[in-house]
Amino acid sequence: MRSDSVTKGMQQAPHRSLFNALGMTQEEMNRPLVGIVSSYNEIVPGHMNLDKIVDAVKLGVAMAGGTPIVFPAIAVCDGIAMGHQGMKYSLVTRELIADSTEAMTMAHAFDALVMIPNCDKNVPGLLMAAARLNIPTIFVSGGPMLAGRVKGEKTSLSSMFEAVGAYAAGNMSLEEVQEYERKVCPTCGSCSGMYTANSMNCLTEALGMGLRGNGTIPAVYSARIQLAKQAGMQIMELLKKDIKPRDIMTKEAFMNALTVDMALGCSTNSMLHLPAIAHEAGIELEMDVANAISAKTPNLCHLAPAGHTYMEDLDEAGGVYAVMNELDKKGLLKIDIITCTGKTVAENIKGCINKDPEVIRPIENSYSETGGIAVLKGNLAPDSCVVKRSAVVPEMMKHQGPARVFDCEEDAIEAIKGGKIVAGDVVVIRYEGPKGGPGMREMLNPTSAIAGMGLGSSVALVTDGRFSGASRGASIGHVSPEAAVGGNIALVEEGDMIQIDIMANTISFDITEEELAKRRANWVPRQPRITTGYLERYASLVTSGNRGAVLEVNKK
Ligand SMILES: CC(C)(O)[C@@H](O)C(=O)O
Ligand SMILES: [Mg+2]
Repeated sequence: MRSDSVTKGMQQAPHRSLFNALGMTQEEMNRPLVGIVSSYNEIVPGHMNLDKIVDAVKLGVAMAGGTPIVFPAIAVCDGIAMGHQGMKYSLVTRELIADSTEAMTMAHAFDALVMIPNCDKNVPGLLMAAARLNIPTIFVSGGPMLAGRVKGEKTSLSSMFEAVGAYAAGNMSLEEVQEYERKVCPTCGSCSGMYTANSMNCLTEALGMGLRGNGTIPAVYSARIQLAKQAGMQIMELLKKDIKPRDIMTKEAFMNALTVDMALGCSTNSMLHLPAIAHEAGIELEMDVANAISAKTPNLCHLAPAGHTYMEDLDEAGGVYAVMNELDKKGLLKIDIITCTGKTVAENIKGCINKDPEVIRPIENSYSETGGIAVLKGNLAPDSCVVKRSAVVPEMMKHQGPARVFDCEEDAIEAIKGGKIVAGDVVVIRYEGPKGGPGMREMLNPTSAIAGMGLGSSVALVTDGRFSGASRGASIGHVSPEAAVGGNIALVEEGDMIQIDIMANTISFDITEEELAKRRANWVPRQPRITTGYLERYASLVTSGNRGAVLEVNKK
C-alpha cells in the first residue's frame, strides 16, 4: 500500500506517533488510508451541506474496511463573485484546488481518494487532480438546489439575474424583484438549472467517475446521503481492483462526456473544463472534436436557462443514465468502457429508461439534430469561440450587426443599462480573457441585462471572457486568441460589421487583409491590470480559452 510509507516499519515510528496524536488506533493505521477531499465551507450555498456528505462517505469507507481522513479544498460561489473584481478569482481557483489536492495527497501518501465537490471549479479542479495523481478515486457531489417558486411557477437563479435587467428597463417592480430575491434559491445545493456546477456534476457521471445520480439527486434528498455512503463503500472496491482514474478517463470516456454535454445542453464552461481535465490525463481534446460530436448529437434537454425544467425534474425523469440510454439508441456512446461502478457503461445504463419525455426528449423527437454547444471560427476567433446554441432564440442563429466595443465588463454594463445598446448591435467585451482579465471573468450581468431588457432576440455579445451556465442568448465566449495576446478581437473597432452564423459555425468581421495588417502593426499590448500575488503568476502561465486555460510553463 502507498500508505505503508507512513504507517509500517521502524523508520515510520515517528509517523505512527503522529497518527497516535490524531487518536488513531493501530487497526485504523493497518487499513488503507482514504483521503476525503471536502469542499465544505460556509459561504457557498452549494457547499454548506457538504459536511453531511463527508460524514456519510466516512461511514461508507469505514464500513468497507478503510480509514477515512478528511482534508479540505477551497471553493468560490460564482454567484456571489459575479459582476465585480471577485470574479477574477473564480476560474483561477480550479488550479489551486487541483494543486493543493495533489500536495496533500502526495505529502500524506493516501491510498485512495473520495472527492466531494459541488460548485463550478471544484468539480473540474478535483477531476484534474484525480487524473494527475492517478490513484483510485471516486466522486460524490453535494447535489443540486431545488427550484424556487415564484407566483406558482418553478424558477431559478437565471431568472433572478434577468429580473435585475427587467427592473432597469422598467418592466418589473421593486416588489417583484424582492420576491425573486427571497424565493429563487430555497435550499442548499448548486443552483437548480443546467448551470456550470450541475453540468460538471452530470459530466462526472458521464465520464464514469461518479455513481448514478451524482449529477441530479437534489442536495436535500436523503438519497444523496445514501449515494455518499455507496461512494464510500465503492472506493474500497476500486482500491481492491486497482481501477484508477486514467483507466476510466480514457479518450473514449471524454467522447462520451462531450456527447452527453451536447444532449443535456451543458454550460459553455464545460468546453474549458473538459479539455483541461483531459490534458491532465494526457489526452489533448481539440475544439474541432467537440464540434464534430455536436454535429451528430441531438440536443435532448432544455433545462433552465434554455427552458423551464430544473435539475429535480431531470432526476425524476431518470437522470444522466436515462439520457445516455436515449443516446445509446443511436449508437452515439462508447459503451464497453469501464467506470467507477466497476462495470461498463453498457451494464450501468441497461434498463435506465426515460420516464418523462417532456424533460428528456426521446432521441427521435429531439429539440435539434445537433448538440447544445457550437464552436465557431473565423477571423474574429481564428482559434475558436463557443456558444450555448440550445439557449439561443431562432432569430439570433444568424446575425449581422455593428461592433460596440468595450475593454472591460463594467464599461459594457454601463452602456447596456444606460440604453446605449440598441437592437442589431454586437457587444464586444475584450481584455477579459485568461491573461487579460486576468482570470477570464464569467459575465452573467451583461447577458442577463440584455435578456432582461428584452434585447435577447436582437443583440449579440462576443467576448474573450466566459459566461455563466445561466447565460442565454447569442452569448459567444472564449474567443481565442484573446485580446491581451493580440488576437484579432483586439483589432475590432467601433462600428465594424460582425457576421455570426451559429448553424454554419462561423464568426467574422468585415475587414480587408491590408486593413487588418495595418491595425495589427499599430496595436500596443496593454499593461497588465494586476501585478501582484496569485493573479500575476496565473496570468504569466495561463494558456488560451480553446486550450482550456490550463497553466503551462514557458508556453503560450
Ligand atoms: C452562478 C452560476 C449560475 O453558478 C454560474 O457561475 C454558472 O457558471 O453557471
Ligand atoms: Mg460559474
